[in-house]
Amino acid sequence: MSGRLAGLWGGLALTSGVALTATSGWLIVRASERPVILTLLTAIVGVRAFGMARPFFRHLERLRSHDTALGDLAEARTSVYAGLIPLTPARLGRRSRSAVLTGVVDDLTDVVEAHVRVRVPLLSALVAAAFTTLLTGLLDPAAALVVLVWVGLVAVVARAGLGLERSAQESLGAARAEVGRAAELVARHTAELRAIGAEGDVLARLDRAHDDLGSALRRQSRGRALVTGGVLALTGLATLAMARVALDADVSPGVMALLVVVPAALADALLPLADAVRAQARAEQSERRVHALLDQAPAVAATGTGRPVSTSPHLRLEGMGAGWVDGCEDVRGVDLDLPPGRRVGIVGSNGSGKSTTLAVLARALDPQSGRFLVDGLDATDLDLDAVRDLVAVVDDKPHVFAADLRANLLLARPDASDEDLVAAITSAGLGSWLDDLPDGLETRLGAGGRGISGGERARLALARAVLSQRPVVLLDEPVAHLDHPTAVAVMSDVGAALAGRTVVVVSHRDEGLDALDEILDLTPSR
Ligand SMILES: Nc1ncnc2c1ncn2[C@@H]1O[C@H](COP(=O)(O)OP(=O)(O)OP(=O)(O)O)[C@@H](O)[C@H]1O
Repeated sequence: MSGRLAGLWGGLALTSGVALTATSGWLIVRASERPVILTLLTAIVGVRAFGMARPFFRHLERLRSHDTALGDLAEARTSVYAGLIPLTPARLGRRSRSAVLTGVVDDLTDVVEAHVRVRVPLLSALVAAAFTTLLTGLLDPAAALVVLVWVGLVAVVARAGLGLERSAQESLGAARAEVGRAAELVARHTAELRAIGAEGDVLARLDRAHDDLGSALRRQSRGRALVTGGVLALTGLATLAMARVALDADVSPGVMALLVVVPAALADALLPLADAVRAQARAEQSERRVHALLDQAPAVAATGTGRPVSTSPHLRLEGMGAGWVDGCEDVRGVDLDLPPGRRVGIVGSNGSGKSTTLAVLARALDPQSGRFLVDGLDATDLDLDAVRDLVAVVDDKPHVFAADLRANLLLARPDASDEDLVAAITSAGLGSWLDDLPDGLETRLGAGGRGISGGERARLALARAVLSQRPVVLLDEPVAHLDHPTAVAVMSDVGAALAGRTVVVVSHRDEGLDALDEILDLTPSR
């Protein structure tokens, strides 16, 4: 139903426009013959009525289009977000989640806008063309034939324009991405590129990317030019053909004028097809991208039963091997015993699989070999959400939302009281920071709010983990971006704040590791 009613209102608006032009043409020619004024009255009323009907129906079309677009957008976003949850994070690649979400939101907007930008003008044009064929057919069947042939040829031209726009869209996305990559490389790493003498190569790559983008844009413009130019040229030919038909027909000069202006009037309904063609091509491309993302199989099985999971679980990895791509293990043979309250550090060279191991413990990834056991049961036999609810994850770049401090903490436990929040902040080592905040828990953080240092950010994430009350806390490089004294202080706060919980810390740094019960080194043996 979406867009159909809007299309009908749009069609009636365009039909009123065609009728307005046609009756005006008739009226002008007839008036030039100076007839008795009464004979013109009906046409005068018609002109006024059609003149008023056109904006009225256009207004209804706009109201309906906006309702449809907003409703469809809300529905599409809800269902796509629901589809993304089982794919997060393992199937989103290495792009940041905000980049993935921004891309998905843009693509969905294109897809949903097509409901209004394609269907409404198309339906409106069809309604107006049907009316025009009927009107001219009543006056002269040959005139109706002219309209039919003309509209048919416009459809052929629009189809050809769509082909050009489609092929341009395919290369446009790739060309824009390449320009972005090359430009970022030049902008961010100028000094390094100069140092290794690769500046010229990268600038040449940027030039090539610009050339590719230029040629894709030119192809896209050809599509639009073909449709717009084609509609105008065909309208000119239709006007000539209509003039021929009108001269041959046995009709009054007023009707002749009416027939001749009909193509120009209906062209108003056909010209928006150029925009519709572009919107359609873009929506198809966006839809393909959304499907490519959503059609992936989740990286974790959600087949487990609702068997209860204890609140102080004993986790265990036995010969665990896992990877981000099916059939390809990034880490293998990991044995790790985590009885309640145990604290383990995971170290190892870059790419040795430390974060991959954390992903398995967080049930963001299932082992491809070996087992992940929770209280002696295979984790895949347990309810997915129940196992995930045991674990709090703190990554190396905790996000600070543009909201007040309270909201930034409540996302870890929405029903926490202010006393709980203050206790969590204090145990994470931010007590005196909180005392100095001008508006306490109401202080705005993030973009547009109070700045926050790397150490404060790491502690804020720790406060969230404390607040979550989850029995297992996984910290991925919690002090990666901090100086030595701050790293030592944060790690000692981690120890105090998470007392009694199972803690796994991935780190490249030595600070705080000596206080842990065990260190697991994943560096592959040569
Ligand atoms: N989200 C992801 N999607 C796809 N591949 C990933 C993802 N995360 C890690 N990998 C790949 O898995 C392999 C192991 O990476 P992982 O991040 O687990 O190692 P690491 O020991 O934590 O490395 P580092 O010390 O550099 O953080 C690498 O080849 C990496 O490219």
